[in-house]
Order: sequence, then C-alpha cells, then structure tokens
Amino acid sequence: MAAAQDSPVTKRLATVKKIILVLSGKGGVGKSSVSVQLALNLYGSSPTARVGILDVDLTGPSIPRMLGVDGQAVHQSSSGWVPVYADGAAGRLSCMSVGFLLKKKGDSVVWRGPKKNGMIRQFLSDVRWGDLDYLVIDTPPGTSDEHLSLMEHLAGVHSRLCAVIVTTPQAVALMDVMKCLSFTRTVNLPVVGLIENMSGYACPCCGEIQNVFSTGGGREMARREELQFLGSLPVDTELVELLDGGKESGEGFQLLERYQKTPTAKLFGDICSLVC
Ligand SMILES: Nc1ncnc2c1ncn2[C@@H]1O[C@H](COP(=O)(O)OP(=O)(O)OP(=O)(O)O)[C@@H](O)[C@H]1O
Ligand code: SF4
Repeated sequence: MAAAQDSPVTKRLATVKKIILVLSGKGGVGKSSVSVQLALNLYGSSPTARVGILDVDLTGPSIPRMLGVDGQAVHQSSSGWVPVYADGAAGRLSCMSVGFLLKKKGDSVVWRGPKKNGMIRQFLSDVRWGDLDYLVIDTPPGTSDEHLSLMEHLAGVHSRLCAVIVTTPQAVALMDVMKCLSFTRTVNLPVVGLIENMSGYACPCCGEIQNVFSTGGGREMARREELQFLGSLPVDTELVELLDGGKESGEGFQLLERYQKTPTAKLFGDICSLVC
C-alpha cells in the first residue's frame, strides 16, 4: 500500500476530488455517450466546476469526436501532457484520449497488453489535469486487462473512486452486466448505480418516449442486485446528431448549449444529481 500511496499516479491525481469510471458489460450500449453526457452535466452543474474526461477505450476512442475536439493535438510540457480543453480558454473541461496521439484519423491501435498498460499508466500519471472536481474515465467494453491496469494504478486513490454501469434493456446486454458487476465486487470498486440506455425512443416531434423494444430490464436488475437505478435514457435522434454529426474541430463548445435542448439532457440532469 505504501508503494501505491507514493506512486506517480497517486501524486498526479492528488488534486482530483472524485474519479468516476464508466463501465459496460458489452460494446455499443452507449458507454462513451454516457461518459460525455456525465462530463457535460457535471461541467454545467456549477459555473466553477472543473471536469476532466479520460478516454481509456484505446482501440475505439470516440470521446474527441463526441466532444467536438477531434483532430486537436496534446502538447508535452516540462510538467507533463497538456490535455485538450473542450471549452477553449475557459479551461474547465479537459480531455485526454489516445485519439489525439494517432497520426491519422481512422488509424487503429493494435497493441498488446503491456503497451496498453503503459499507455494507461501514462494517461494517469503524466497528464496535467490540475485541480479537478471530477475525472470521468470512459473504459473499454467488458472487463479486460485495461480494467485491471486501471484498478492497479488507481490503488492509491481508491477512496475517491466509484463506478457507473451502463446497459441496454435487452437480456443479452444485461447478462454481460453481471460479469461487470462481478468485476467491481472482486476489485472492491463501489458502484454508484446502473443506467439503462436506449430504453424506448424519444419522438423527435413531441419528445414523448415510446417503448419500441422491451424496457425496464436494467431497473429490474438493479433491484435484484441491490444497486441504485440511476435512470433510463431513450434512443434520441437529436443526441446522435449532436454526438456523431460532423462537427468542425474547435466548434466543440457550442455543444453544451445544443445538448441542453435534447430530450435526453433533462433526464440526464436527474441522473447526474444522483451520481454527484
Ligand atoms: N441514447 C441514445 N440515443 C441514440 N443514440 C445513442 C444513444 N446512446 C448512444 N447512442 C449512439 O450509439 C452509438 C454507440 O454509442 P457509444 O459509442 O456511446 O457506445 P459504447 O458503449 O461506448 O461503444 P463501444 O463500447 O464500442 O465504445 C453512438 O453512435 C452513439 O451516438
Ligand atoms: S410521439 Fe408525439 S409527435 Fe411522435 S408520433 Fe406520437 S404523437 Fe406524434
């Protein structure tokens, strides 16, 4: 434990008050979009809130695109990597992703475990996060070597760690959540709660939520596993357009204003107040 307390990661993260890992048992359920929404909501929760978002989904980094900062570069300074600020000069929403380090957009990361582990360690120990109220970490789907690396490196800040689990309502996704939960229990990671994403469909005309497929599986699982159910988010076409649409790099921060007009934003506000 003494080693963890003295590690470069622990020292670097000494000025971060709370670290939230976003996990999902399965790919494509909306983990990255939930991470971005969580960061945006925490950022918007007070005019002084300082939030960082770290994209540890090394093989599928999507946070830069979703935040509208794709193509920007991170700089090395004498005290470490300077993250990209999604809100420009205001400097309250910082972001780090392997996506900023790739030579060309669309390049893939084909790394073995030790190299991935080294990258994760560097992200945690070398990025100049500064004072943060929250650091949101978007993790890869499932429970992999990357998750074990994260937990190992974050051992010295364990008391400030928590996790949010994202699922879709379908049985197959819920089955994978059980593996994810089992991981959190094994590594003693406190889970704040479960979000059911893509639960129903938000009508683009009136915002009414229609249950196209089954919904409620996440709520039921949360009840069974004695987890807090944080809420359901519908399939929202405005949200997709905002997160996946062709944003110009640098357009980034009109994002918050546009996000606040989506049907999902209000629902997410309630989720965010349960997470904080
Ligand atoms: N509530 C939602 N409504 C509509 N589209 C959504 C919603 N949540 C996520 N999406 C879209 O679904 C796609 C997958 O989402 P996202 O990348 O967040 O999933 P993920 O779980 O992080 O995937 P991966 O594990 O592959 O990284 C994206 O195009 C995203 O914009
Ligand atoms: S949800 Fe509302 S706007 Fe959409 S089709 Fe139904 S009534 Fe019309």
